[in-house]
Order: sequence, then C-alpha cells, then structure tokens
Amino acid sequence: MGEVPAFCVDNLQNGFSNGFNLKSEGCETSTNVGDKTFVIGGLNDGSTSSIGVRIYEKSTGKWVIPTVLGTKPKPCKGHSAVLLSEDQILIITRGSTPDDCIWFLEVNTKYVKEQKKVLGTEVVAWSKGVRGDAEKPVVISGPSGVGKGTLINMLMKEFPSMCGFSVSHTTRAPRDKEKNGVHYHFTERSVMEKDIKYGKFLEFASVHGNLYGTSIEAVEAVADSGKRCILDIDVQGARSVRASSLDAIFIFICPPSMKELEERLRARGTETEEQILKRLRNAEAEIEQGKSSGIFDHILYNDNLEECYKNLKGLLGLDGIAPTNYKPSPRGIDLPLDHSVLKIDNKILINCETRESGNGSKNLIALDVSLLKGGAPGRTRGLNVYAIDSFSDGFDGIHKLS
Ligand SMILES: Nc1nc2c(ncn2[C@@H]2O[C@H](COP(=O)(O)OP(=O)(O)O)[C@@H](O)[C@H]2O)c(=O)[nH]1
Ligand SMILES: Nc1ncnc2c1ncn2[C@@H]1O[C@H](COP(=O)(O)OP(=O)(O)O)[C@@H](O)[C@H]1O
Repeated sequence: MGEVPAFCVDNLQNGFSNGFNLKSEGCETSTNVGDKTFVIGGLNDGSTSSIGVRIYEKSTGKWVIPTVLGTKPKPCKGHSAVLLSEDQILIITRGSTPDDCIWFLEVNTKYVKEQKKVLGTEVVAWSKGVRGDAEKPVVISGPSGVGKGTLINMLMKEFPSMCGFSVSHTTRAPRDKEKNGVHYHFTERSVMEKDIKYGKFLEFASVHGNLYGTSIEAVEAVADSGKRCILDIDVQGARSVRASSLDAIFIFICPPSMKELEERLRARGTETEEQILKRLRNAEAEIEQGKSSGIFDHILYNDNLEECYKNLKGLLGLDGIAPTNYKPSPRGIDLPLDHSVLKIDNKILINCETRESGNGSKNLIALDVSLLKGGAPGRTRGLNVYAIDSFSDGFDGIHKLS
C-alpha cells in the first residue's frame, strides 16, 4: 500500500476526470478503468528513473503500488493520458524526442493478467509505441553445428545497417573468441533466474544443460537502432516466441545429414567430446520438432553455404538489395510542449498550440490506433501518425508522417 498526498485522494473521491489530462510539469494524470483509478506521473524532481504508477481501488479506498514491467519511459516534462480500452492507457510524453513520446501503459492485457498470476501482485506493463510497421524480427533455429551463427554473421556483414543481432543471455562458459555483450551476455545462473522471475525475459530455455534466454531489452535495443532483429534461439525458445506478442518470421535450418552435422561440430573444435555427443543426441529431437511442430514458417537446408545464404536472403526480401543504397526512412514529429488531446473512435487528435499558430490557425496531429500490434513485454507497433495542416475553417490536408 502506498502513501499519497491528501490532495490526490480528494480529487479522486470527487470523481476526478478520466483521461485527456494534460498536466503541467510535475503533475499527475488519473485514468479510471473499471473499479480502479490509475494515477500516473508525479513530481519531476529528477529523483526517479521513470514515470510513477499508483492504483486507487475505489471499492476498498486503498492505494496499491503495482509491480511495473516492461521498458519504462524516462521521466518527462508532464504527459497526457488517454484511456484507449479497458486494457491500456495511451501516454503522450512532453518534451521527449519524436521517437520516444508515445507509450502504452497496459493495465489488463493478456500479458498483464498472466504476470499477475505469476507474481501474485497487482501488475502494469509499459510498452513503447512504434510508428508504422517495422520489418518483422527473424527467429532462426536449428541444431548445434548446422550453421546458424555462420549464416547470421553473413547477414550482419552484408547488411550492417539493416540487421541487428539479439544478444542472448546464457549460463554457459564463453568460448575462446566469444566476447561478453557481443556474442552473449554471459551470466551467473542465480542472476539469470532472478531476472526471469522479474519478467525481464521474452523467452528462456534450458539447452544442452545450460540456461539461455532472450531479454526484452535485447530485442528492444535492436528495434531502437531501427534495425531488423535477428534471434538465434532453440526450438523451445521459438515456441515461446510464437506464443508471445512478438510478431516474427520463424526459420528452421536443417543439416544435409546427421553425419555432416557431426563433422561440422567436430571441425569447429569448440566443444568437448562429451558436449559434442550431448548436442548430437539433442539434434535428432530438434530436427524432428523443427520439421513437424508447425512453429516454423520456412525450413532451409544448409548443404551448400552460399546457396543456403541466398535462400535466406530471399525469404527476408534482401535478395538483390544493394546494401549501400539502404537508408532508414526518416520519420517522426516533435510534439510541442503545449498540446491538448481528444479521442474520436480510433483516432487520437492532438491539438498543438505552437507559438507560430498565434494567427488563429492550429496544427493538429492525428494518431490512428486502429491497427496496433504487439505490446508488452515488447513494443506496440502499427501506430500511424498524421499531420493535419494549419486549419482555421476546416481541415486543409492530411499528411501521413510514418
Ligand atoms: N531459447 C533460447 N535458445 C538460445 C538462445 N541463445 C542461443 N540459444 C540456442 O542455444 C543453443 C546452443 O547455443 P550455443 O551454446 O551458442 O551453441 P551452438 O548452437 O553450437 O552455436 C542453440 O540452439 C541456440 O540457438 C536464447 O536466447 N534462447
Ligand atoms: N554449409 C556449410 N558447409 C560446411 N561447413 C559449414 C556450413 N555452414 C557452416 N559450416 C561450418 O560448420 C561449423 C558450425 O557452424 P556454426 O555457424 O557455428 O553453427 P551453429 O551456430 O548452428 O552452431 C562452423 O565451423 C562453420 O564454419
């Protein structure tokens, strides 16, 4: 239970308004969802690392401090809160960068409900809004020694500005040439287990006797750099990602034969005899599942490396693309400090009172939230942003910005 300033309790008990609250610096918004009021924000004195969230339960008159999951927005100079549905609240932060100003606070989504059960506490989860539809992440699985790492390295080398590797966590020891933070985050089992418990992982699995997992942060770091995220994970992990909110393409890499797989593993020379035998035993089950589980959208045979790489590029729409011609499309708009917010059906209209609009004309920004995808613990994608040019008597024109 949390302590709250008395003025807030008074406001809430008097039926404080729902959503559309643009507050000045240091203030809070309150949004009613069913029996609860979500109070978001707080004093912006630089003492907290994110925007605070508290819940007022009207039936009991009690305050609850929820467990807050997901990557959280940085403290900002105030924000607007709009109730989108009974599941989530849209937050527009003020004075943030264009790509960091739209967030979703999930209060009752499937993920939040699951986490409430796991943690036994009240839970909310942040998800950052991402404009448009970024290229889908790519999950690559296959038995040890099949060539996943080799193929992924080739992609990274040819398309460094388009593809980013999701650096997993593992409890296995680093190999000779592996670097912490580049190939894996090499982690103590106790630390990793604690982080798993606190919802920091999108998926995790025990593979060949070690723990491996993809942190939400690893995937989001790639998304933040504007690149397509490539995940090298085992079949169990792929199954978990399939069931998660991450909308990805799933590719399974098969060896031409078990004999060839064994030769590659031995030739790589990175494992002990005992580890090689364990990996070969597991390979049979992995190949069986890879082919029959229905998890994978595509199966590629890695017999001839160049041919397999060409096929992989084909699946990702990269065949024939000259890497040097690629430039991420510039996108984004700067939300001015002063704005007000209105929700009409699936559109959020932001009225920007810019200094230049002193002549009676105004600038409107419209967010179309009808095609949202994904969500916590990852990003919320499919957000469309439009500018509606200076209008006084009517709308002059709409320009899609993303
Ligand atoms: N579920 C899951 N599997 C992973 C992750 N990272 C790596 N793996 C898988 O763990 C297995 C062992 O990886 P590694 O020890 O690097 O050996 P390698 O497969 O021989 O390169 C491989 O099947 C990887 O795809 C992860 O984050 N999650
Ligand atoms: N098509 C191929 N033909 C022959 N050797 C290959 C082929 N693909 C990969 N290799 C080699 O097989 C070994 C295992 O490849 P690697 O990429 O480490 O596999 P994984 O990441 O799936 O464990 C490496 O030594 C690599 O150079």
